[in-house]
Amino acid sequence: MSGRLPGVAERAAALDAADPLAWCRAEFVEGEPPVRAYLDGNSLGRPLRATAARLQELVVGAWGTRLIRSWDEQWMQLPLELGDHLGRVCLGAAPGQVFVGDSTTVLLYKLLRAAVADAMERGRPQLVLDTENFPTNRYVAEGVAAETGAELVWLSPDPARGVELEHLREHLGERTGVVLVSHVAYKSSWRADLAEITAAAREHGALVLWDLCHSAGVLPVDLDAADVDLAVGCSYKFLNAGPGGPAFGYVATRLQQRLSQPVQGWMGHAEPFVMGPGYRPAEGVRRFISGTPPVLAMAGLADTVELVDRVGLEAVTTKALALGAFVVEVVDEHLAGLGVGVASPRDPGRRGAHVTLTHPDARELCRRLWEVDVVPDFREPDVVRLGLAPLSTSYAEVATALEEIARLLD
Ligand SMILES: Cc1ncc(COP(=O)(O)O)c(C=O)c1O
Ligand SMILES: Nc1c(O)cccc1C(=O)C[C@H](N)C(=O)O
Repeated sequence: MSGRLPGVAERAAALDAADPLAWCRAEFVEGEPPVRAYLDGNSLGRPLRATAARLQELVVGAWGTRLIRSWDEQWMQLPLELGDHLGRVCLGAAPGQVFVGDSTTVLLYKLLRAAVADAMERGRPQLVLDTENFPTNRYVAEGVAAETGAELVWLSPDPARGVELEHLREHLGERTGVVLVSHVAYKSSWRADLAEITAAAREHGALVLWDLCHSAGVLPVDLDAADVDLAVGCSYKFLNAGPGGPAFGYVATRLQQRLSQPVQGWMGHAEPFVMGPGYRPAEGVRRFISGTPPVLAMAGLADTVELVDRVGLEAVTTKALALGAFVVEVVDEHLAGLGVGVASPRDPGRRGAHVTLTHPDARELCRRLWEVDVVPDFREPDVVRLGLAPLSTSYAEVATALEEIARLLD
């Protein structure tokens, strides 16, 4: 069985044999032909087989048969019911605080705009964010600042890490209104300290908006326990909703009356079917919904939440970190001599579910890996990201990818 890297395939086989989540892999659609190694579940998760069945049922049943009646029968409640389930299983959120809809970019805008408006009224015009944050977050913040007159305060973290409490503290003050942080940094995989950063911002009278795109469904988040204010995240990564799957938002109950979101649509109105003059927000978290929710695009999310509910988030996290440890170990042992570096935290408590490797020829390396059906992703300037989705990624797949990296660099 041995390949180019002595003992690595054997180690992977032993780890797969002992993996309590190994059976989950068969729950996913197998490609035709099957992909050799898919390590980009942190960008686009694989589809669950259950989702094809759910979509079929939806098209024939709720849509094809019940037609418009399905809005009354189930779809009006779907963004909130699915939000509650997602909240309980993956986000540590009590019911009534999570909703599903829009894209992450749009939800970031809606919640950031609401938080900044609130902060400005309290004489706190500063919006703190970091230069390593995902581009859409930085661009949305620039737009919100231009619209509201808020002042952007930029943190420049170590790119191999991310937002750190002590560094952030230096930028918090009596003018700080809102802090925008990604829980797991999309490039380095740095995992920010959600509870401590939330508490530090609160001490300074600021609200925090967390981006959970790279942690939802794979790492513990515990929003209520950390007394988080606001969060958004996407469903097409570890939550397998598929391309264009909707985002989710979290607004703590205590803030729901106080904040006003800027995209005042009929679906967030207190009485959408009265269709009367003037906007009156619904009670509770429904007021953060704007237009018609994307019912079909929620199918994959519903299936993944059910699967995570069955296996427990803790098991998913344990495997994510074990897959990461396996990558780090093999790279240190076999690939460091070929110029490959580990640019993610080595401490699993500080790392997300992807491991970032660096190499001066990362772009070409990635291109050639895709040619041999090994699929990680490339990020500028010299980064190869290995996304480890515990429900669908096997250790054998990781070993294959690392063997191919060694072969191509040799
Ligand atoms: C951290 C982070 N935030 C936001 C986004 C943007 O989400 P969307 O394209 O779904 O609006 C992404 C991924 O695309 C992301 O990784
Ligand atoms: N959202 C994406 C898309 O629509 C096309 C290609 C990639 C993506 C991504 O998810 C990028 C991703 N958020 C990242 O972490 O780089």
